[in-house]
Amino acid sequence: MPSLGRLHLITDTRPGRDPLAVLRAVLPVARTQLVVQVRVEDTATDRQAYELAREVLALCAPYEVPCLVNDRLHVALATGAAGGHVGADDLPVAAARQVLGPAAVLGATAREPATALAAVTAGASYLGVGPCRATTTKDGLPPPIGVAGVRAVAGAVAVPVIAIGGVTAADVPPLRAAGAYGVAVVGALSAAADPARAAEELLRGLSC
Ligand SMILES: Cc1ncc(COP(=O)(O)OP(=O)(O)O)c(N)n1
Ligand SMILES: Cc1nc(C(=O)O)sc1CCOP(=O)(O)O
Ligand SMILES: [Mg+2]
Repeated sequence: MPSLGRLHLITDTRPGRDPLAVLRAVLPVARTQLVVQVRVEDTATDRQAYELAREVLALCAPYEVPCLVNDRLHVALATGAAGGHVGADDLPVAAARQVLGPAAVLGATAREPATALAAVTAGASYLGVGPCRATTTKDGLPPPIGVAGVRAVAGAVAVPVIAIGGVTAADVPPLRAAGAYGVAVVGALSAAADPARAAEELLRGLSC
């Protein structure tokens, strides 16, 4: 697997958000440090997910930025995305690996060391670990695990740990010090007045 970018931009498809405008602003700034995860609301149709993924892939291609698809691995395959991301309510990691094949990037959500180790054994190539902080972006999450929770997982596995959940630029240095390889964000970029500048601030902490 080629080296993974440290800044994961997750698309924000909530009403009033413009994921493609945010992506257009961030791509020239983050370039090879970026990974884009296409994540749509559960109520979105497969056709909507497919069309968004195609648009994201077209924007990412000139920058050679990989695009992953959350949950819907058939959309990842159909669009030629680099891989996917699964969590506890999605296909099991081993089944996801079978679907995507050995070369794909496969992320798995893990909130503590035991599930992290199981996900890696089952074929995950990176882990999304959180929630670091409280976030309004996703409902139904468990309480935040904080920097200490990220440290516990990062100490248990050899694959990249991508910290997620309420992450801001100020959180990046302590998360990196705790062993996180990178961060995944929705709001820190999507809700920013200037997403390019917000990306620069996140990247500053990630490059240390
Ligand atoms: C990088 C990253 N980490 C965690 C998640 C969450 O995945 P999941 O638990 O399956 O929840 P949904 O995103 O599907 O609502 C993620 N998407 N990306
Ligand atoms: C989609 C998602 N999964 C999480 C988890 O902890 O599994 S937190 C999260 C939302 C991340 O958005 P924001 O950066 O706006 O907090
Ligand atoms: Mg999921």
